[in-house]
Amino acid sequence: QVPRESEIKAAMQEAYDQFKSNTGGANANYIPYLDHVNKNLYGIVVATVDGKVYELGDTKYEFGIESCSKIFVLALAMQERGLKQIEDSIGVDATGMPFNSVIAIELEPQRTVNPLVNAGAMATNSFVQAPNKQAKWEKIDAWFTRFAGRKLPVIEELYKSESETNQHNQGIALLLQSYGRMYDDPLMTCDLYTRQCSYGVSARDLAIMGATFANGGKQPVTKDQIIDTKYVPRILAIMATSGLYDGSGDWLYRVGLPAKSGVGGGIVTVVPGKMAICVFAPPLDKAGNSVKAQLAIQHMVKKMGLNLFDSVSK
Ligand SMILES: NC(=O)CC[C@H](N)C(=O)O
Repeated sequence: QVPRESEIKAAMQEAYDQFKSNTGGANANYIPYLDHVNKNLYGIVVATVDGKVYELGDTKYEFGIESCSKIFVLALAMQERGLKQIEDSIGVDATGMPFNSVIAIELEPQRTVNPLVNAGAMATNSFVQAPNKQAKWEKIDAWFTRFAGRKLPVIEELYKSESETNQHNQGIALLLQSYGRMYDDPLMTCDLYTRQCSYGVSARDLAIMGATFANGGKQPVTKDQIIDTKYVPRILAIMATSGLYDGSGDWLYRVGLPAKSGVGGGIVTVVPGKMAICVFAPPLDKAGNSVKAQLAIQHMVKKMGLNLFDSVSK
């Protein structure tokens, strides 16, 4: 049962008020553009499987999607290639390490084990089939358009800022090539990955995109069946174990729901069969997860009784 409108709105308002003046965390500073985003921006959106969208605060501001893009590219690769190829060529286990870890690659005999950290996400991007760079970007772009229900802009200033400072990711892409875990040109892949991370999304967009996973792969507003329903639990499982990187275990312990964060300050949480909750607030904790978004979502989930591990259903 999707919670009642009054219940959703009350939970949103409470979470908004309670954490509005929280000053914890800091903007991502390794990408200059993100460092300069107004740190007081704060927006909460709930998108339900029946296509209703509730918004509070700065829900129209377009922020960098960053690592939240990884779940959608994973969905594309999974839809195209099937589970076995994703399992064998990328991997589905958690690294338990920071999102940009090189040590994780060195320690794992398989090199990539997870599509939601940078290494595995670039490998996943390289796994998308297309004859050339332009065609691959157009495919990714068309895919994101279906999830959002509108053509998403690339924030060119962010793309430029990140491209000028992404040498670490370029290094990871080349390292993966040396281990045979990169499935297209590594530097081209790193560039396309950087571009997918530079999409501008509002909290509203990201909530609706996430609600597609709550709704068996069917976009709840456009009613477009984007991915096969059978893939959804797999994607959500990977989100549950590694959507917040090395903060994932702690998150699952507190919230009990799959989610994905990005260093742009967004977190999208999926409540299967019910809704997605997206909160945007730029300051991040040490793992790279929005401080306010974590607090607000945790509060709302508790208030509405949405923890998946809760045996008393509401
Ligand atoms: N955690 C993130 O959001 C990281 C994404 C960012 N584009 C990076 O590669 O560093």
